Amino acid sequence: MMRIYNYSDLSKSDITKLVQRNVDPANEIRTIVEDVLATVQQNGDSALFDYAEKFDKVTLDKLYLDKAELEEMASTVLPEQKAALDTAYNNIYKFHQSQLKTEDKVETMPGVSCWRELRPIEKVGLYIPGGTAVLPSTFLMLGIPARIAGCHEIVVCSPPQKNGKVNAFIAYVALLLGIDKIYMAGGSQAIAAMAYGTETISKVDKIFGPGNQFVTKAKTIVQSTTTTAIDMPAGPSEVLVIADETAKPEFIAADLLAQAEHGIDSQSILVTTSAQIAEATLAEVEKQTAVLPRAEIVRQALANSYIVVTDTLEEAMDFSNAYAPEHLILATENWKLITDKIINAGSVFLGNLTPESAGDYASGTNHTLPTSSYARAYSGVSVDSFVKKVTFQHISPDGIKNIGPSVEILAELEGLHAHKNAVSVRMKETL
Ligand SMILES: NC(=O)c1ccc[n+]([C@@H]2O[C@H](COP(=O)([O-])OP(=O)(O)OC[C@H]3O[C@@H](n4cnc5c(N)ncnc54)[C@H](O)[C@@H]3O)[C@@H](O)[C@H]2O)c1
Ligand SMILES: N[C@H](CO)Cc1c[nH]c[nH+]1
Ligand SMILES: [Zn+2]
Repeated sequence: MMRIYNYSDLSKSDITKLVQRNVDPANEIRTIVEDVLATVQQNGDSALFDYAEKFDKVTLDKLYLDKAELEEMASTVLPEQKAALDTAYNNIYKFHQSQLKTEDKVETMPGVSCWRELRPIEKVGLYIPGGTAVLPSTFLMLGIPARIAGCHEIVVCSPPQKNGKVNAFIAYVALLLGIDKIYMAGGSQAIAAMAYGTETISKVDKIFGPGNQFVTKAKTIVQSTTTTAIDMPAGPSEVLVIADETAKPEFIAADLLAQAEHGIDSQSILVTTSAQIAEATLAEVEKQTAVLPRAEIVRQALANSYIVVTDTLEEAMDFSNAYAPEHLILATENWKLITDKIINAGSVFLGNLTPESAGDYASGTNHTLPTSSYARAYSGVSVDSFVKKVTFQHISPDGIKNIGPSVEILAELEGLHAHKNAVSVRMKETL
């Protein structure tokens, strides 16, 4: 069960330890993942068949599902399930579409113009988790911005399920997105396939998507050892709830449990200014856990989770900024007083009626977010993640006269005479 700490009793080093996530200290995950990466690089498709057998306990006769198979599977999705997926699709599409903006040209000096234009990343790989739970919502979160950005090739991998296929909801989302092939590969072997390429799976320019520690470790390794980039480390889910006496323990407990049910390595943190809210939330957590189908997973995740009691909301925010949560919920009617103090967070949920589950599924924001304190430096997935912003410049005859002398002097002070000459020859031409 969750332990309670008093903020005023914690030293700086206690806080440093508390906010640290599981970082694979003995390199156990790294060792397994490095072996998988090397084997896929060497043996290609045949390694993917072997790992499906070993890790997913399924014998595949082929590695992908084609359009006809996806259509047949999607036809089993019930009308109300289709309608809910359509609602999520529409809201996510609307929010992400608004991120596509043309930037202005800037004249930095008369005759010197600079601007940026978007170009889609050509080949992208989407990883859709499917271990402890299959996440068609993640397919929407990755596929929609990829489509809006205009990526030319979209490779999709998801772990095979026991029937040797993916689930019908993944198939339905594929049709919504106009994607007509899904590769049945999971874990670090899927990341290897998209980073190195195999006989059937193309090497991509950038890999996107969340996953467990194997997936996340594989992404960080291929990012530094191949020419394939990644979106960010988006590992086991986490939530930090800041609550004062205006919060409702029943709602807080529900939000803590929602992230705990993702997996045994999820983490749910409550930081509250009220000892009474802390105690009442603990009781609610017990009560609600007892009736959850995934109670065993939840209990293990809660064993890594804790509550911190602070004197003020400002202290609570200081702790949250040190933790840098993937999701931050401000469970207080006073949320407007503290939003400007948020420095590190992946996605923020304001007030008592805004459950994180809304953002997980359907409000419109992206749920693929940095974990393990990477919210200090990374943003969640957006259309920006799927494009490059290429800079352009144009210099007119007046422009070269205006900027030329400064560039000549700067080149000279760096001792780079060929650089200086590239300007000088043009200035002579325009005399
Ligand atoms: N940060 C985010 O944005 C975000 C979003 C959604 C989900 N998540 C997280 O994604 C994760 C999904 O994890 P999951 O496990 O359900 O699915 P997953 O698809 O990430 O991983 C399943 C795969 O892991 C591999 N695997 C399992 N055990 C292994 C072992 N012992 N050795 C090597 N490989 C092994 C298997 O190949 C399996 O196919 C959860 O932790 C969830 O919290 C994060
Ligand atoms: N909470 C997850 C991100 O950490 C996203 C998700 C998908 N389905 C349910 N939740
Ligand atoms: Zn979730």
